[in-house]
Order: sequence, then structure tokens, then C-alpha cells
Amino acid sequence: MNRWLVSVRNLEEVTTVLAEGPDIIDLKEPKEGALGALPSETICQAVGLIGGRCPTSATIGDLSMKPAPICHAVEQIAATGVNYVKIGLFPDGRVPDCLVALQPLAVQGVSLVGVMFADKQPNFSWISLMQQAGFTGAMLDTATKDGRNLLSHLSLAELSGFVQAVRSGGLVSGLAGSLSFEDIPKLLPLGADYLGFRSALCCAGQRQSSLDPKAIVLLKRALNRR
Ligand SMILES: O=C[C@H](O)COP(=O)(O)O
Repeated sequence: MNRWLVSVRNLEEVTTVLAEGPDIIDLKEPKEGALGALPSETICQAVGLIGGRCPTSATIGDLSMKPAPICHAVEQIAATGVNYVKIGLFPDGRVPDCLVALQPLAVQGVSLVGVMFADKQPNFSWISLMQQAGFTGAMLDTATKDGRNLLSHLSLAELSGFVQAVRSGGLVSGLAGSLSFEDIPKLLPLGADYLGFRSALCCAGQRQSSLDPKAIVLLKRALNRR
């Protein structure tokens, strides 16, 4: 698979990436952490601007693993009309409780994507719990954006194990975490459904800077998606 997800923070960036045909536009505020949330109003406006031209996802923020606040945040983000709601699974004994608590929302039709962090002891046994809770997808990302990337923390064999486990569970898989264009040939053979990007697409590779249209063109070339 050579599908790509791009994280954007505002309507201007939505317009920039829409022209390039991304496979998912992911709405998040990079200044607020790995899965920083945008205001619901901004997400609503972005969903309206995108108008169904490509699938959308949005993050709920880097929340602690308390089931009630997480479910509340998921409901709020789902109400914006995004296709997928991304939930960070930070290492904590309460992750299984959160996954169980989210099941009713999955039953109601909210498409949930659990994000584990390569630099925060990801627990691959959570994949089967996500499956049981009716999640749609599972991603790996990095929580700390410090110059290291996904491959600094997990080997290709470990990433392959993740992709296989997610696929076996019938979920959609994604890999992200400060991925560079040089990582693409290493990761494509793993067969993840999506590769996710922001830093590599920003001016000077800084994820809090604005998107650089030239970098998006280079990404598409690296993915053979011209
Ligand atoms: O969901 C994907 C992430 O937003 C990727 O961002 P990053 O490349 O800055 O780690």
C-alpha cells in the first residue's frame, strides 16, 4: 500500500493538501502535542471545506487514560462529522478500561482509531482489545517529537509484527512518527494501509511550521503517487 495521511492544523493547510489528493486528511494541532486537538469548530469547518473529497480524521488531544473524559472527547470530535476519531493510548493500566468504555461508541457507528506510541512502550496486546471493542484501525506514532522517528524506536521486524497483528484483527493499520522520505522504501514492504506525515511536509521539517507544498509533491513522488 502507498496511501498517505497528512496532518493539518487549519483551513489554509486543508486547501494546500486537498489539491494533492491525500488519502486521509488528519486534523490536529501540533503545538498541543503528538495528538493535539483542534477546536471542534475548526474541525467542522475543515470537514465542510473538504466536502467528502477525501476521508478525514481528527484527534482528541493528549489525554490521560480516564475512560469518562476520553469517551466525552470522542463524542465531541465525532459530532464534527470526521470519518475517524484518533485516540492516543498512553501507557497506563487504565488503557483496557478505556477501550471497553469506548465500545458503545463504536457500536453507535463512530470509527475509532487507537494510536500507540513507539517511544512509550507500545503494548501490542492492546490490538486484540481494540478489535473486541469494535475499533476500525490502529496506528503507531511517536509521542515525543525530538528528532528521533518511528524507526529509532522499533525495528522493521517489530513494525512488521504490528502491521500483521492489526491486519489479522481485521483493522486498518497506519505507521507514523516523524517519517522521512528516506524511510518510505523501508516501510512500504511492510504493507501498512497508511503512512502518516507532518514533519517531513513542513517548512524546514519543523512540524509546527506551515506545510510546504513542494515537500508534498516530493512525498507523492517517493510514494509513486504522482
Ligand atoms: O498522524 C500522523 C502524524 O501527524 C505525523 O506527524 P509527524 O510526521 O510530525 O510525526
